[in-house]
Amino acid sequence: MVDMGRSGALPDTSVIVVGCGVVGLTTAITLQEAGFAVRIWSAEPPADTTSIIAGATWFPYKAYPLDRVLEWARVSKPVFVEMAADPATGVAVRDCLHLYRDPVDLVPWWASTVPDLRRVPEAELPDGFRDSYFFTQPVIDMPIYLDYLLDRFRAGGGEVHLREVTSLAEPAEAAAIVVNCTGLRARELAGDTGVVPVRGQWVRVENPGIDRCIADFDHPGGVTYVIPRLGSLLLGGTGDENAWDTEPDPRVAEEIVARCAELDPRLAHARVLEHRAGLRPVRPAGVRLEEEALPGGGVCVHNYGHGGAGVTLSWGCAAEAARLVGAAADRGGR
Ligand SMILES: Cc1cc2nc3c(=O)[nH]c(=O)nc-3n(C[C@H](O)[C@H](O)[C@H](O)COP(=O)(O)OP(=O)(O)OC[C@H]3O[C@@H](n4cnc5c(N)ncnc54)[C@H](O)[C@@H]3O)c2cc1C
Repeated sequence: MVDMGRSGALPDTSVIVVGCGVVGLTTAITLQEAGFAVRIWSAEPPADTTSIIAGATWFPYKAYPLDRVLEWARVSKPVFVEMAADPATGVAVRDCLHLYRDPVDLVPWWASTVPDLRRVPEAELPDGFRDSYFFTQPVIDMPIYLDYLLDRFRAGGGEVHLREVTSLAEPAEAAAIVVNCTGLRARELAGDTGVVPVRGQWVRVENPGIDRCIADFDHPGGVTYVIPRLGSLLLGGTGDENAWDTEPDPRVAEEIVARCAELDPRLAHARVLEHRAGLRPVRPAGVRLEEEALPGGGVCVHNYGHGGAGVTLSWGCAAEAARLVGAAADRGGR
């Protein structure tokens, strides 16, 4: 369990978390394990969220502001490393090689969260690459992981209600505190057009025997990555700003496979299992993690806008959201 830093008696305050993606489920579990009475209201089950499309490697990507992102990522990482001891969680710790076509910073901005970071000498890199970062990272197989989170929440007595929320005032009628984990759809629910889509597409293929993550950050066609899931391999990707289409594009899929085959020629003919595209909820002004007094008198803690790092930041942000909920509960909720 993540330390929320609260003191005093456990509260029995009722909380409704809106959203059942990785952020909502992780926040609900953190609150539940701190003693709150938590329900989830969500328009969709976990299997239909953006979260199930995440790669998902532990890595801070397209999330802001960088200093807080580092802290949230730092809190989350050991939670995932510990989960990797149990394959039922869908988490594994894997080697990861980031490749660059030009020299990069000796110490990247995220280096403090990756103590085993090292460089591979240029002579040992594939042709065309001049620099690299090599480290280990948790890799999360999202369909398995979201099931694990849902089971953990339900085993703790939590209930998930599938229902669309049209105003934060609705859950505020039914619970003392509301937590808004609606990702990109916070645009409508919180009236926040500052959270924008960055579309990502991948192709899932049979794994010809690759057990590490490889990413070419400088490919002219876009960031190109290979991520092992537990029984297959994801090939990506794209990062289309302000693109809303969640239908995979067959032409883009072909390009992705061709780019990944430059990293490992076996991928050119790997059997395709699935195509997916999803929208990263990017908020350039920063993840919204703050309390807001609702017009009708309720309290809402917002936790959305995690960009390309919602999994990576999930436990750190949940702990911070829980501290905000705890502070509101200590004041009497509303
Ligand atoms: C291709 C791709 C690759 C990615 N790779 C990675 C990666 O490697 N590592 C990483 O950390 N992240 C990655 N991400 C980013 C990650 O997927 C997101 O940051 C994360 O899923 C956001 O989670 P969330 O719970 O906030 O949102 P979502 O998963 O979108 O969940 C939102 C929830 O809110 C509910 N909801 C919304 N509106 C309402 C409403 N009005 N009423 C009721 N319920 C509502 C929805 O039904 C849903 O349950 C990737 C994303 C994509 C698309």
